[in-house]
Amino acid sequence: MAAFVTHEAQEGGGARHETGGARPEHGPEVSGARHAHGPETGEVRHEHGREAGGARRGQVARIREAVILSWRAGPVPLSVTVLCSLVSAALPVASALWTKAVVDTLARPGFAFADVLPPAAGLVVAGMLVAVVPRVGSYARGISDRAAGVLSQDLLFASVERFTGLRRFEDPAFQDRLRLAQQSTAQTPGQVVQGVLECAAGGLTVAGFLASVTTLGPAMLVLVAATAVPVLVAQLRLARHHASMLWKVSPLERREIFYTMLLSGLDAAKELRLFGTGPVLRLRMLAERRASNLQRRGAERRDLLTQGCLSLLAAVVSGVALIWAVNLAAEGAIGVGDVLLLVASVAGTQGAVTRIASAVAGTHRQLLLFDHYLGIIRAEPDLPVPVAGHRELPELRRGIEFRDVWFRYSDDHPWALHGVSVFIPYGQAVALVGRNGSGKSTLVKLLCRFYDPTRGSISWDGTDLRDVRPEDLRERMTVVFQDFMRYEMTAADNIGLGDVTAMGDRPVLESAARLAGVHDTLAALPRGYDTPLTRMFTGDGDGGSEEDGSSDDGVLLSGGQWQRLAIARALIRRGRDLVVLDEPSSGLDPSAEHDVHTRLGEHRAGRTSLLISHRLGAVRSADTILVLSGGTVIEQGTHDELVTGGGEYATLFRLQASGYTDDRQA
Ligand SMILES: Nc1ncnc2c1ncn2[C@@H]1O[C@H](COP(=O)(O)OP(=O)(O)OP(=O)(O)O)[C@@H](O)[C@H]1O
Repeated sequence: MAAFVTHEAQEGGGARHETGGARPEHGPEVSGARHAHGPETGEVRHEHGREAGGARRGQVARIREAVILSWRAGPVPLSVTVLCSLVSAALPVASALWTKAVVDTLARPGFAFADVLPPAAGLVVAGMLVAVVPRVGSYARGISDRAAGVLSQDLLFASVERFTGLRRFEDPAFQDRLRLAQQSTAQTPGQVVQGVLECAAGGLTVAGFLASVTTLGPAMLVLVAATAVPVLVAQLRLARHHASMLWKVSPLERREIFYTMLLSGLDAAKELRLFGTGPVLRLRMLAERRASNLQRRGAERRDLLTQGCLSLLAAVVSGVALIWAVNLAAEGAIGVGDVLLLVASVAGTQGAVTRIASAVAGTHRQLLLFDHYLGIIRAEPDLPVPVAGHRELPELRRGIEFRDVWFRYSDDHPWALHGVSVFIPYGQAVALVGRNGSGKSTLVKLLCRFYDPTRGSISWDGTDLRDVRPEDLRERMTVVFQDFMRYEMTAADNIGLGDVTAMGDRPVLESAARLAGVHDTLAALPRGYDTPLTRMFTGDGDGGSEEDGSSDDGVLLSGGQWQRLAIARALIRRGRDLVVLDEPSSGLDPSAEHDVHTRLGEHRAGRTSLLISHRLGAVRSADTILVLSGGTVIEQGTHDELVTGGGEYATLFRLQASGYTDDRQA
């Protein structure tokens, strides 16, 4: 019996609520380390030493949220899961009682077959239910878990979309939290529900067995109950240590993933091979892995010790109970059926208590994970919302004004913009030039309201950008970013993503592609605009077949072709008030660059536009050229004025022009 009980205890204790390779993570509050997000990020502040009562209330509230989420995702499968769990919990007690009844009847002298039949039939039915109910329950649970996973993932990413600025995405603590929240969507609601069910089912089993044991005297009750308390306490302590360890390994794993991606991805493949940096990065990757392994080993050692002691304790108690019961039977105080019932009750109770403890610990861990999920779902918007409600953004008629704008990316960073005051008049082309790091792209990001100025203001026809919804502002503009995206999708998708309303409108897509000078390239691809611009999804059955003559193989474009595609994506957003082009031609050959600038010039004619370029030839036709240096506008005027002025612009222009002058002619 001892072996049986130990096995039960190990099984229960081993059920750590982890699925496959997925590692449940935890929230910051158990780490002991203070994990506070500043008011800027609007995150919930978690501090060490929260009051136990408040924490418990928080746990209950989170359990309720997880259960409600599962219920909303699929009430029927959840109901079936609950029913099956409760029936499964009652079956061991019923089986033990029927076994005792059968044995007692058999031990009675002169028993009749009809006497044994009812408990024997009960045992048969219980056996049949044991064979079927857990399987049905597990099938229903799978459906319920997946539905809850889909719903919580949808809610999570809908919340992420609410963060209209960039600051959160640059915050490593937020990235950690988001990663843990994503893990949570895959498993937490289902596992919390399962944990609650296991506790309820375990409680039912324990109550049933204890009720059965009561008939044999109170001593056994005390003995069995006494083993339950340390089991529960130890499991909870283990859960806290485990959670703390996972929080510590989180940044290590993030760095390991980074190195893995560098070593296995295409982006870095050329440099790694040419510079021979693979071994160095591999060593760094392994160092991160070893560091996280060390943390895990410590936790596992603690696990081993605690679980080992618990199993030993369970075995000792079982042994004592068995000897005690056999002794009573030898004295004739109890029958054979009673001994069997006692043995089953001790084993069943210990198994159930261990399962409850494990479920409590697992649920506790999952709730800490769920905390990250809730933290993101409930986080305040990252850009302040006007208290008196947002204002409508009028069509641009006068212009955009930067008034004494100061900006730094965080309190720890130096100022990127120092008191910039500029006016971009309606209908005019303004160019922004300056050396690397002078703040040009930062100015564009503020114009898109990815951040708000630290000091000063930006206004659109007199309306402060902070008073309008970022989405309204962005609807009125189009941008080619310096670090544009290369979507590993079809060519059509790559353009259509600029304006989802035009995604299925092929003539509109083609006209944008023509404007960007990339139509001929795309039309010549194996499947025209429907060609995937990636090899990532090759062979997933989604990209054509040999029968229809098309190939699954995607096509890779050149850097300049990607850049034209990004321009097409921006230009498909027709009729916008403001066009921003941040280095739109940096990857183009001279003739393509000339071609693109001519087309863009035609497109910008009569519109308000902001053009950033290091190629000063491309900006000379602008109505106004602003020269930025160290985050400040140091010069402004037309090309001729600035060249005549002999300042920074004139220096840069002459430097560039000298590269095109044939010295032999001089
Ligand atoms: N996300 C960021 N977080 C912190 N600092 C940043 C960030 N982006 C830019 N910076 C810093 O802000 C300053 C201005 O950068 P910005 O990208 O605006 O320059 P730029 O004029 O566009 O340069 P380039 O010509 O090289 O594109 C730089 O010192 C840069 O290091």
